[in-house]
Amino acid sequence: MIIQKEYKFYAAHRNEELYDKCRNLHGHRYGLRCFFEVKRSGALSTLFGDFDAKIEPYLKDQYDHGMLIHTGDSLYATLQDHMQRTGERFKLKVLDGPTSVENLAHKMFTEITEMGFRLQQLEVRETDTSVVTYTRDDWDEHNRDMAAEQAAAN
Ligand SMILES: Nc1nc2c(c(=O)[nH]1)N=C([C@H](O)[C@H](O)COP(=O)(O)OP(=O)(O)OP(=O)(O)O)CN2
Repeated sequence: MIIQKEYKFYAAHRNEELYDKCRNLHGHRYGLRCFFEVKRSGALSTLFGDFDAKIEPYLKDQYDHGMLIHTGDSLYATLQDHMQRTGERFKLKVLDGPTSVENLAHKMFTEITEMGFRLQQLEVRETDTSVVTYTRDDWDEHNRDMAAEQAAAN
C-alpha cells in the first residue's frame, strides 16, 4: 500500500554548470511528494502524523530558508570564507554534485530512507511547470553510478 504525503520548503540555489538563468543565485518553493510503502495492520498502517513528525522538522532544520550548494561550486569556498571572517552563519545544505533537482532527489531519497521510511518514489517540484519523479529504481541506479565513480577515483 502507498501513502502519499506532500511537503514544501523554500531554498536558494544555483547551478554553476549551466550557462543560462539557472547559473544565477535564485530561490524556489520546492514541493515534495513522498510515496511511502506501508503495511496495513488492522484498520490502519503508518499514521499520517508519524510521517509529519519526522519529515517536517527535517525539512525545517536542514532545508527551509537555506541554500543548496555544491562543494565544487566556487561560491561554496567564498561563503565559507565569509562565515569564517565574520562569524555570520548561513544555513547551507551541501551536495556532492550540482544542485539539480535530480541530485536533490537522490539526496532526499537517501535521507528519508535513513529515517526508517521506505519510499516507492519521490516527486520534487522546483517550479510551477517542472517536477522530477524519482523512483526507487532511479535511486538504486544513482547509487550504483556513484559507487562506480568512487571506485574509479581510488
Ligand atoms: N533536468 C533539469 N533541468 C533543469 C533543472 C534541473 O534541476 N534539472 N534546473 C533548472 C533551473 O534550476 C531553473 O530554476 C528551473 O528552470 P525552468 O523550469 O526552466 O524555470 P522557469 O520557472 O523559468 O520555467 P517556466 O516553464 O517558465 O515555469 C533548469 N533546468
